[in-house]
Amino acid sequence: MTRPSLRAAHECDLRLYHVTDSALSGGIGAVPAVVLAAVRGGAGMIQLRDKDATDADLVELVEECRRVLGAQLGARAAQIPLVVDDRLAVAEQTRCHLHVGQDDATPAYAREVLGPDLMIGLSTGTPAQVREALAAGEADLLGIGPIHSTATKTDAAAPLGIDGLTACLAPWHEAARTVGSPLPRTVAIGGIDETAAAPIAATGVEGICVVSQIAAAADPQAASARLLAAFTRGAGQASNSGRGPAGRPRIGHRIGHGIGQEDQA
Ligand SMILES: Cc1ncc(COP(=O)(O)OP(=O)(O)O)c(N)n1
Ligand SMILES: Cc1ncsc1CCOP(=O)(O)O
Ligand SMILES: [Mg+2]
Repeated sequence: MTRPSLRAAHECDLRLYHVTDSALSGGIGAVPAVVLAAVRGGAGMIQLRDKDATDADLVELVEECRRVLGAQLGARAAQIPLVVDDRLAVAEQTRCHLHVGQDDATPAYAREVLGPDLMIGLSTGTPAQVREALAAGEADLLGIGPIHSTATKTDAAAPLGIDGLTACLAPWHEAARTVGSPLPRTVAIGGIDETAAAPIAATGVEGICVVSQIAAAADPQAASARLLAAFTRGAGQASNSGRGPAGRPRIGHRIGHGIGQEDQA
């Protein structure tokens, strides 16, 4: 039986995933408005990332984002998962989804704390890390990157480029062909702008994760809409054969490889 969090991940539209940056957006107080603009522009998932904020600040930010999205979008707000970066305690307190890196709390430990309902994302940057994440089976989403160079994350590894992204996706594509159960979703991150979005989509990755091109944009809604359009164009070219990113037929999901009909009962 599929874990509820993995089922939830397969319900998400993560073609465009915005990760916030308080400094680039003019302070933590400005973040909820940027989040709303990103969602209005088409972002289907939001991660709250602020290395300088206290846990209490982040709890307040989660609550304020929920309040603003709920007030402005009504029932649609429930379709936009909020994820917190790094802070397991904040995720636990607010019942928010969590993203962890290779040096953060392990997905297995986070799962123990958060239970089966909340999504856990995991950063990967090598084919071996993707393979390991697939074998461990705790992550619902894999962030792959950095794809291109970025000023946003000062301790980022060397960029993978499109070839490196393709290599990281190979174990996932192989598992999609051979494993019967649903896999974690995949998104690319790092240095992604409008020009980069389409070639990234053509690799079959299911979404792009974008910080600065939205957080620092004069019009974050318009920037989000352009990024989503560019990614969707590239993904359309990749699947002109009528097959999904995993190279097999799409099965009734909004985007990407999905949970089989037999699994939905
Ligand atoms: C979706 C997604 N992918 C990767 C990251 C990077 O996480 P991490 O490697 O832990 O680095 P920090 O973001 O914590 O600096 C991410 N946040 N989101
Ligand atoms: C958090 C993170 N993880 C890998 S690269 C990165 C930063 C991406 O930021 P930007 O979209 O501004 O390049
Ligand atoms: Mg981290």
